[in-house]
Amino acid sequence: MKDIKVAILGMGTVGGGIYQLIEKEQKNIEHKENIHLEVKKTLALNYAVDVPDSKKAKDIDEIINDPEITIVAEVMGGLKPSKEFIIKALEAGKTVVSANKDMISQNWPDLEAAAKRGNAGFYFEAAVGGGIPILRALNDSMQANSIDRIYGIVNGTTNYILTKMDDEGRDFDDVLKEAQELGYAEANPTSDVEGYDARYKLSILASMAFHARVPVDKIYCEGITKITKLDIEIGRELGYVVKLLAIGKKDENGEIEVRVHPTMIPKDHALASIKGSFNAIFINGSAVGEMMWYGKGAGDFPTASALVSDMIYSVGAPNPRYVTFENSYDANQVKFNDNWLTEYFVRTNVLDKPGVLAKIAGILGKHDVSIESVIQKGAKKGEQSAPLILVTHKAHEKDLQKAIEEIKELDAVVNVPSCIRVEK
Ligand SMILES: NC(=O)C1=CN([C@@H]2O[C@H](COP(=O)(O)OP(=O)(O)OC[C@H]3O[C@@H](n4cnc5c(N)ncnc54)[C@H](OP(=O)(O)O)[C@@H]3O)[C@@H](O)[C@H]2O)C=CC1
Ligand SMILES: N[C@@H](CC=O)C(=O)O
Repeated sequence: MKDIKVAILGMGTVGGGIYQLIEKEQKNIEHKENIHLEVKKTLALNYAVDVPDSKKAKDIDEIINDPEITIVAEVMGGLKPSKEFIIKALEAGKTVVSANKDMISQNWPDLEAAAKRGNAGFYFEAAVGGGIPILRALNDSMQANSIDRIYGIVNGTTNYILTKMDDEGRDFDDVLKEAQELGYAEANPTSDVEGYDARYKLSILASMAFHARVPVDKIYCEGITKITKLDIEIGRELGYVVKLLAIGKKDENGEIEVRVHPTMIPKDHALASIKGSFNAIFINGSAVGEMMWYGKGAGDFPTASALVSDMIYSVGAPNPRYVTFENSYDANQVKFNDNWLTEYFVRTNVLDKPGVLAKIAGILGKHDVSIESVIQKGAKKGEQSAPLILVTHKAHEKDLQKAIEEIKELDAVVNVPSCIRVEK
């Protein structure tokens, strides 16, 4: 039996989950894996679960300088001091497992270099899709494929909010509070609702899937804060469901398109039925075709499941494994496409004046955007303007944005509250 001593940095939702999961599954892990995992030390400001004082380290050095501790789980979140702690642990030759997508996606080269210096393993399955083993699948089961498409629901908080707004007609703020109480949201939930969390995850996922570093700042990002119950209702009337999607595409010339934004998808699309805090990742591989992974993307035990599994994997791995783009054939010459082609759902509020639709259609036409369908709603009592919704055929992003700027200038147009991309 291999006796493995572990330290946990951060004892909030996920740290508490790791601590309890190791206790709960210890016998099972011993039986199946011949490994005895023991949490020897923890480092935290506040503790979500009870931990004896003997297991509380006074500082990071107590952990780094303990030769018995061979695995460090970083689940503090944020950039500081997590990066510094991870680098110290890697340089000391300790395996690091982490769920910190913010820090990993923004610091790949430094982490890779530290792992190399310490000849240490660095694993982060929990950083994308919570408990879903998507990174392992990409690394260990899909090597024979070139991947050209990724569609993911990778943020549990926003999927929970959109689901509750759609199914129960509830308000955004009210559901966000609930997602925070359930431990799904980040310490600062702006990261969830503005799409940053999904962007960090897409950076990791697309980098691994496309074998090329996809920096966070190359990813277009828009969150769900502008999505209203009206968009969801009208979307439903048109046969669509609104989801926050992380989308990655790579074309035959190696050009990469990466974006995170609210997206209307047909209600019979495989991702439309993903509800609550569940995540799903859909990938197209050249050999295997379309595949989808589905599971809990957030919460204490689902996330701990991935972290503890990384610990076990590292113990059995023949060599320490860490992320590297050394073998990525196109890592330094990637071209990013920010003028993608897609359909759009555009909601405007217009005054009841003759010819307004013709003027809007004229502007769209001038920018090569053609209309697929139009819905006009009656004005609400006491209001002068009424919603006019247009669904376009496929158009280029930049053309559409230029057209919207011009449409906003029309006298009869009060505002354009929503422009939601449509993927079929
Ligand atoms: N929650 C989830 O479902 C998921 C989370 N993650 C990631 O896992 C990580 C942890 O998330 P989560 O558990 O939800 O976050 P929490 O905020 O619940 O827990 C973070 C813990 O780290 C502690 N901490 C922060 N800074 C320090 C420090 N300098 N020294 C010691 N302790 C510190 C916090 O203490 P204090 O409370 O005092 O701030 C807290 O106990 C994040 O990177 C997150 O993005 C990934 C997937 C899912
Ligand atoms: N806040 C995140 C937690 C997991 O990464 C989410 O809601 O998905």
